[in-house]
Amino acid sequence: MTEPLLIGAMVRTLGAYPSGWRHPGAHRDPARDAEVLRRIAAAGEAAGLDYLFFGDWLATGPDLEFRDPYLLARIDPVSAVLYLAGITSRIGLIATVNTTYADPYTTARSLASLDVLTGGRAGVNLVTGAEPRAAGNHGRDAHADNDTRYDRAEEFVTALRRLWDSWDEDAWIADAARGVLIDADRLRAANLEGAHVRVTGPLNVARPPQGRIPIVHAGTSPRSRALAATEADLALIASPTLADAVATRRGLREIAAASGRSPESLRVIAPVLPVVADTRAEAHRIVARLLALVPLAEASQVARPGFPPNRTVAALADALGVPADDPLRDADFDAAVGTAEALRLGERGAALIERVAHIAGLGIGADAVLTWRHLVAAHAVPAAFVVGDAAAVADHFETWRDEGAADGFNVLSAFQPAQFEAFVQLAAPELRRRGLLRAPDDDATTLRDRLRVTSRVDA
Ligand SMILES: Cc1cc2nc3c(=O)[nH]c(=O)nc-3n(C[C@H](O)[C@H](O)[C@H](O)COP(=O)(O)O)c2cc1C
Repeated sequence: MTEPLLIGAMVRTLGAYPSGWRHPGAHRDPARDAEVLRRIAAAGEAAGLDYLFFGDWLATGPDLEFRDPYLLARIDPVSAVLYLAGITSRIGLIATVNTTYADPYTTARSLASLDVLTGGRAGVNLVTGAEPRAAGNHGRDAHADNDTRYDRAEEFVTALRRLWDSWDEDAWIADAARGVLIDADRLRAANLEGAHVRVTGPLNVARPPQGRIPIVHAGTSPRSRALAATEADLALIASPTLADAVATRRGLREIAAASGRSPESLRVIAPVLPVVADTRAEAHRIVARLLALVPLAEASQVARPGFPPNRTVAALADALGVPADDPLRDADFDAAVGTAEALRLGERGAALIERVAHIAGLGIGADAVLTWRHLVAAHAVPAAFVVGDAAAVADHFETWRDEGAADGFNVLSAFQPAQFEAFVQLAAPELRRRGLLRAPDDDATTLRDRLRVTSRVDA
């Protein structure tokens, strides 16, 4: 039998689709994040998911309200995983740390602490950050360029490994009779003198149960891929299509092999945004509603700071190359898209209409009527929706696995907690039935056991 996939939840309490928080019943108050974090953790653990993953973003601003509302205000990832450490017992806990701004000693220490506290369930996602405003929040004049960020990230990884290796496994003797607590010969300094990172060590936390805590990396540039392929246990990719994911995974594995490492030791994780319901029609209705809830350029929105300019029918027409004098540009958002108008949207318009039919069941002349609102929203806010019943969602996972596109998935939820709970209640049993998800009582105890990769051996 083939091995199960690695399946984790990418937790965004305000929902991963920008209008998700507006859905009836959705969590929308970050001051009450504790409650929804507990529900997500309980559901994920009961379903046997491999990990809960928390991203990070080191700045905020009104523009995020429309693009990525979940980034506006949230619990920082290390606090989130520490909070959940005490109320979970099996699931892995992965926190994102930004290597451009974080201090390696503090990071090694807090992650080792998490690993000790959880009996080996800690993981760290290292990112270099793409948000220029982070600089101003950390006393810098500007966000460093890509090369500088990755130079520092590489040294950061070395620092973490050396610090986690400070204590040999048998350094702690605790011989009460002889009065010898440690074997000082088995405690070593880190002594890293890099261009960006300097740290002496040793680390003042006992050796983490996993030894070297699993490293995740998420990025897209060539330097990012090199870092993921040579240093990470898990590489998070952002591929929108199966073909792109296959090529990206192959490329990462080639770099891994060229660096002298077994490609099998690198797990490639793709994102997925499942909308699963008992029936395909019900799942379609959820997506149609999410599209209808995307704020468009109406009087109540346009005057607001950070409102995106692409949320008009005219902007959609421009993007699709419709002539400037075509009257369809003045269509009301809630008017149905007509057959003649659809033809004037050209090939790319046809592809967009087909996509909306696929994810939301809406069509021209169909029972569920396609309006300009749906089209503008689907164009302005694209998402990796996989929509349908449990079998349809499991088919997606299985196809991507069989085609060599991914070793696992980060499951995003359009809104919380209902969409994540729908995933674990409906899709997880089907995934397990097909051998794609582990049994909840699987005997893997550490995150590294779940990843089925051994630790990287180097200095
Ligand atoms: C799946 C995925 C998840 C990411 N999560 C985060 C995150 O939580 N925080 C962050 O600052 N950047 C995150 N990034 C962004 C990367 O850190 C990176 O800065 C961005 O993709 C630009 O690519 P580059 O760093 O390779 O230039 C993520 C990227 C991907 C592909």
